[in-house]
Amino acid sequence: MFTERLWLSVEDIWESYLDHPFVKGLGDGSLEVDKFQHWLKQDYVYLVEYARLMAIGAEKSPNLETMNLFTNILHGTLFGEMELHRAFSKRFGISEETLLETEASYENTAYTSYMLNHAQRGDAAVVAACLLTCAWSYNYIGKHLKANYNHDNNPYKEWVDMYSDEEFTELNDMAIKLMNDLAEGKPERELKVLEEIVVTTSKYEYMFWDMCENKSDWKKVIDL
Ligand SMILES: Cc1ncc(C[n+]2csc(CCO)c2C)c(N)n1
Repeated sequence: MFTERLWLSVEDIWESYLDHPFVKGLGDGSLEVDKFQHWLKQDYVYLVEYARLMAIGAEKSPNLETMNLFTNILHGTLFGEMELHRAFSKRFGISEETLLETEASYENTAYTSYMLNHAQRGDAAVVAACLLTCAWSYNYIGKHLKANYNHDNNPYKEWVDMYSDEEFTELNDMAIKLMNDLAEGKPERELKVLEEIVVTTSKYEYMFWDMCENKSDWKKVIDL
């Protein structure tokens, strides 16, 4: 299967997530609240752009089954994942208006623009390649944190629970199926392009963790 080949090219990058201080902090509960709040806000506006990606995928779908997969993941993002953000934000005293007013950091915009640019120019397989790393790598991280840390007194327990749970794993399986279905029968030249997208989005994921660890935003670049 195509995703087995993809795994070999991203494995090292993904392993490095597990050593990232932000990810480890989520696992052992030591992550500073302000860094987590930064993630919540930046990720909320990230997910709005990410949702557009799947809408583009639905529009480019060659058949009804593919359209169903794209829209299921779209629904899961808007009403499952973003619900977690809203619940956490409530707990940390951030209103939904504040979430939505968040100015995307340049790293955030670079990542979403990269995906949307490819998605708009490419076919449904390209869209699937753009969204694969997000769903798959969070499930990978969630399962690792669930298995390797004790979460009894962890304020981020729900984070770990959600990204490792069955419902989320099902969404991830859909994204993997989508990629494999759409890659079937493609010539090597096109598979290479899909692979490059998955490797690049994997690097962007690392950058996103770093961005949250450093609480990077435009204010740090130019504060006017
Ligand atoms: C930067 C960033 N990357 C990946 C995810 C995780 N994620 C995004 S969409 C999706 C599919 C189902 O909602 C998943 C798992 C995130 N939240 N933020």
